[in-house]
Amino acid sequence: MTALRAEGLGKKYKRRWALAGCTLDVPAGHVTGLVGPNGAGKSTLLGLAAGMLEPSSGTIEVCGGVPGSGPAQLAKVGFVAQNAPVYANLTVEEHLRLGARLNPGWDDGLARARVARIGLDPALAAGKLSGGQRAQLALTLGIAKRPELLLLDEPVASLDPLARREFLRDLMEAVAEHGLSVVMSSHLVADLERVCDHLIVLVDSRVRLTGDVDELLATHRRLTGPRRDVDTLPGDQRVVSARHTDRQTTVLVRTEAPILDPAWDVGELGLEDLVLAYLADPGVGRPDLGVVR
Ligand SMILES: Nc1ncnc2c1ncn2[C@@H]1O[C@H](COP(=O)(O)OP(=O)(O)OP(=O)(O)O)[C@@H](O)[C@H]1O
Repeated sequence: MTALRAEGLGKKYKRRWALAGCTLDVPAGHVTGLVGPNGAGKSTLLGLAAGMLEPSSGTIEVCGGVPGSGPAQLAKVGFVAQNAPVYANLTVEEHLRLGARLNPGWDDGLARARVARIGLDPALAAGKLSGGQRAQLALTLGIAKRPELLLLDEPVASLDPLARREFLRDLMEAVAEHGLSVVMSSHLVADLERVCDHLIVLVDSRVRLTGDVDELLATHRRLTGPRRDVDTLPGDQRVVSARHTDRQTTVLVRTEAPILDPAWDVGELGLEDLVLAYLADPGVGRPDLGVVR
């Protein structure tokens, strides 16, 4: 099952492509992390998936439908934008009532339990909440909507560490109990490492890497050994990044095959190292790596 499928998807603002040639399959029932530097196109991809933006090229399908194509599609998709949008003049309670009125699958018990646990005063206007509390309210509305796919644009950036951990736990519970699919952008790779089993790395408006996290970790290796030219590596070892000192070379490769050369000291990678390697070397001019179809 696919939660989101994009084929050659692009979005152009005037003459600049904010997202280009984006081909993706995001599996349903999983948490997918969306990472990339500022301006890479993460919010643009989420906006296209939510139906807030129109593609300039290619196609996108979300939960089997065209984003923004009607009430049934809107009910399937929850979107919490980067600035945690809430109505400043409405109270927390009024937000919950509005959520119940607008969303056919609304889970009032969940919304109220969450608001109580976070300690939000239902009588307080959203405009009087702190930034983190506003984000908590917006996230509560997103989860209580009970969408098939929840799109979250940097949801935890303004939350304190405990609130962050609790929110991520709520999210994983919803995934396990209700089969929710999540696509979540974040700069906090350590958080993504805890909750994501699928990954998209966007760099310079393009998909640089995507796939199942376990599979990506299993096929990337850090090789350290005597200095050598990386062009001499076997053809099945794709070089992601390379560093040299006078006597030593450290190279990060993607390969399905075991590393047989005894000159290399072979190390495994964590998700953070993997992401940073792809971010540090944008691979300009190279074909996208790891696009899993
Ligand atoms: N409404 C707009 N008009 C013109 N250009 C835009 C608009 N929205 C985004 N862009 C441009 O598109 C590119 C991608 O922006 P986007 O917001 O998708 O990046 P991002 O990866 O979410 O960044 P960040 O991590 O800073 O939130 C940027 O160069 C940005 O300047």
